[in-house]
Amino acid sequence: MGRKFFVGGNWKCNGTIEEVKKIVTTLNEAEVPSEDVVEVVVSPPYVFLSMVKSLLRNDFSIAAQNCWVRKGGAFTGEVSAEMLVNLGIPWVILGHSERRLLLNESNEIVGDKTAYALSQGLNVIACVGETFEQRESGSTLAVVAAQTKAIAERLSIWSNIVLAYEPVWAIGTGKVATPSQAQDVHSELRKWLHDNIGAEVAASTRIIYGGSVNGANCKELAAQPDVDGFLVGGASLKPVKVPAIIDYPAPISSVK
Ligand SMILES: O=C(CO)COP(=O)(O)O
Repeated sequence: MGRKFFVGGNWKCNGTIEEVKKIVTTLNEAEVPSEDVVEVVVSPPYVFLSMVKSLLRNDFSIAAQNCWVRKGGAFTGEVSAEMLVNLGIPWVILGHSERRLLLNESNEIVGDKTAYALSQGLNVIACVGETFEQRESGSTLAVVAAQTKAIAERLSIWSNIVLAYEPVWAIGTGKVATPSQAQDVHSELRKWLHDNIGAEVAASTRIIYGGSVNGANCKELAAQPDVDGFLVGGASLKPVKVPAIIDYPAPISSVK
């Protein structure tokens, strides 16, 4: 099975009603390749999910940025996977490094959240990635493998999960990974999937890159054989620039 190019926009904890409407209007007016060629998913904060759902073009999809680890109930402040399903939100981002590091989400919690969200019918963008110190000490592959393993050992079906490699040192810093740094980790992750899960899952699972992606650096990254798309942070809040990122796969091939 081929891997359709995937472009996600993670708006993080940003935006007002007016700003969100402006972003959606710009995205709605953008000329981009068809959804057969590239899958586009935007991820607004919870409070804007319904509004974005009602305004966004229907060839683009929507992700929440987190959800509760199990069935909802007496968990003040949390939003459950069932609620997202009920709202018609098909995707959720889990394990983003900002949650792992600032909110102490462990590999196990991220694995449990991923398994629960998938069991409720959500699609998951599961994030992994090393810190600068971990890269400097040579433990990048061990870190991303341990993060992936904690997810993998809780799943049996891989068709509804996209893995996002987001090196922490590249997020919001302007220090994008070089194409070869990204390709090295993506190909190791694919090899890990091959050796630990199976050849078919390794060949069909999309591994996307996140960390200071913009219209100028996306082409070289996307040309890497194991880079199947992006999770874009800051640049996704400037949607005039987004079509350049979404547009990338069109001239080459849509499916790897
Ligand atoms: O964290 C990211 C996407 O989830 C990347 O953020 P930036 O694109 O702002 O570096």
